[in-house]
Amino acid sequence: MSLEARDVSYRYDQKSWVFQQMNMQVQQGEVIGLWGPSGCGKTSLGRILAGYAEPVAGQVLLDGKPLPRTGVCPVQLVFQHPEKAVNPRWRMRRVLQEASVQDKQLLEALGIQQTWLDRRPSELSGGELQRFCVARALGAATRYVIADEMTTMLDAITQAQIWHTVMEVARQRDLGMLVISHDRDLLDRLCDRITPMLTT
Ligand SMILES: Nc1ncnc2c1ncn2[C@@H]1O[C@H](COP(=O)(O)OP(=O)(O)OP(=O)(O)O)[C@@H](O)[C@H]1O
Repeated sequence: MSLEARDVSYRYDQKSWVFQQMNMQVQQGEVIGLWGPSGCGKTSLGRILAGYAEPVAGQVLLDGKPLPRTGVCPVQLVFQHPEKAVNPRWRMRRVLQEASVQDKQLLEALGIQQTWLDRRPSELSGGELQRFCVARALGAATRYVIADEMTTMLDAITQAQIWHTVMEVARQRDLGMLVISHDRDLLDRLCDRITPMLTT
């Protein structure tokens, strides 16, 4: 049971590769850190692993098969900018409904207030909105979560609250986690192992 990048290469234009023949694997129940200098391609790899972008060469395999092309993706990505991740016209209740997130305890543990459910994204702070993005990524079909600088814009207390909840859910549901961050201390605290990603 694993999520795997096998010999994955990626570039945005014909000139230069962001990375070539990258290999990495996250097993179910594992927390892996991805760490590397700015611009080395961490976000690009996260997007590829979650099916948001296609590798130029190589494969992404979920239990040995390509990612499913229909339905809710079992690999969920939470990235740094929640305002770009949600439909600005939808109220938050609908955002959660779309992802089949009904677990009131989860919402409470993430510090989501019931009154926020009737608001639109522009009526929430960045940190409040990010809590919804985290909740949405923890829908029933999720098996892997890719957290790309997920709490970078939050204060230390909120960061700790969100990570505590996410790690608890990951443990209970045997999720695989890929944590992408510049913050080596955070990775050291959370991860079973850390994969360095170097520029090509
Ligand atoms: N849409 C795009 N079009 C062209 N080049 C891009 C695009 N997005 C990213 N890049 C380039 O691809 C490279 C890898 O970017 P990426 O965001 O994956 O790196 P990163 O390791 O996540 O960086 P950071 O730690 O600064 O977030 C960078 O050189 C970046 O300039």
